[in-house]
Amino acid sequence: MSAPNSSAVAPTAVSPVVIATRESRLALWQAEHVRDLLARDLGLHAELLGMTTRGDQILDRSLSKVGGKGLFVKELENALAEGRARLAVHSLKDVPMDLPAGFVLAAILEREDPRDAFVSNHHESLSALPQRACVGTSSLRRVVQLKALRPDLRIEPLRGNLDTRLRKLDDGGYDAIVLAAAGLKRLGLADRVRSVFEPSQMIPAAGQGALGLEIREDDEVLRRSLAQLSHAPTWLATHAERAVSRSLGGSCSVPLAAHATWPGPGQMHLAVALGDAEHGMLPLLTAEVQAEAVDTDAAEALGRLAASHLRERGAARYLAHLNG
Ligand SMILES: NCc1[nH]cc(CCC(=O)O)c1CC(=O)O
Repeated sequence: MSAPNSSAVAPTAVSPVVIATRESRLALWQAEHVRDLLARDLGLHAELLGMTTRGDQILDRSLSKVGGKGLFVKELENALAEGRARLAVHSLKDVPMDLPAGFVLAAILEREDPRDAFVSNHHESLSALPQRACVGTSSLRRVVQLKALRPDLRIEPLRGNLDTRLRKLDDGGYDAIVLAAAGLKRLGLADRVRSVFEPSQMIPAAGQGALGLEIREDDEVLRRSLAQLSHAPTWLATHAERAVSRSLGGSCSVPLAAHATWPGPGQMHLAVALGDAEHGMLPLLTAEVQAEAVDTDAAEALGRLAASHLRERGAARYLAHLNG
C-alpha cells in the first residue's frame, strides 16, 4: 500500500472527505446518504468519486464463478490506498469477511429492512405461484432456500443491477424474482414488493440491509469521527452473522444464510442455513442459537457457535467440493 499523506489531514469543512462509490443507482444512493449524514451529524463536507468496478462489468457470468464479492470492493480500496478517496461505502453483504491488511470498517449504519422480497407482476407470493413457475435469482443462498420451500420451481439466473433485474421481469422472462427489500426501498421501488419473506422462511444473507463504511486503518482521525455514526445493535448483529461465514471459511460461492435479531435486551438470536452449491441435492442445514451479546467478541462467539452446529450436522459435505 502506498503511504498517502492525506491521513495526516483532519477532515474539515475546507478539505472535503472524498467518498469512493460504485456507480449503480443503488450505490450512488447509499454514498449520497452517507455524504448527507456526514454533513448533518458530523458537520463534514464530503464529495463523491464514482468508479466502475470489475464486478459491475461482469454481467454474463455468475459472480461466484469469477472471483466473488471482492470484485465490488477492491477497486474502491485501491482508491483509499492511493489517497484518491478517504471513505468507501459498501452494502455490507458485498464486503468479504476479512478485509485486506490496512483497511477497517469504521462504522456500520443502522440496518434497513434485512428481508428478501418477492417481486412479481402476476402473483402475490411464493405460495401463490403455479407449479413449475420460473423464478429469477442468481444468489445461491436464495436458490437453495427457494428449492427447500418449493422443489417444483424452475430457478433461472438473473444478474444485473436492480433496474436491470426488474426490467427482465417486466419483459416476461420470469414469473417472479427475489430481491433484497432494502435496495428496493432505498430506490423508492417498495411498491414493486408483492410480499416479503419472513427471516424464518428465507434467512437473509450476513449483513443484508446494512451499510459498511470502510477507511484506511491509519486514518485515525476519520475513524474516530465515523464511529459516532455506527449503530451498535446493527454492528453486533452483523458481526455475529459475518463470523459464521468466517468460521466456515465461506466465500460467496457458499449458499450460507445468517441473520441475527434481538429477542430481548442484550439477547441475540442467530439463525443460519447452509445449502449445497454444487447440485442443491443435499437438504438445507439449519441451526439457531441464542445468547447474551453485549460486545463484538460475544457476538462473534455466537457466530462461531452457530457455525459449529452446522459442522456437527455435516457442513463439511456441503463445503468439501469448494476447496477441491
Ligand atoms: N447482491 C447485490 C446486492 N447487494 C446489496 C443489495 C441491496 C440490499 C442490501 O443492502 O443488502 C443487493 C441487491 C439484492 O441482493 O437484491
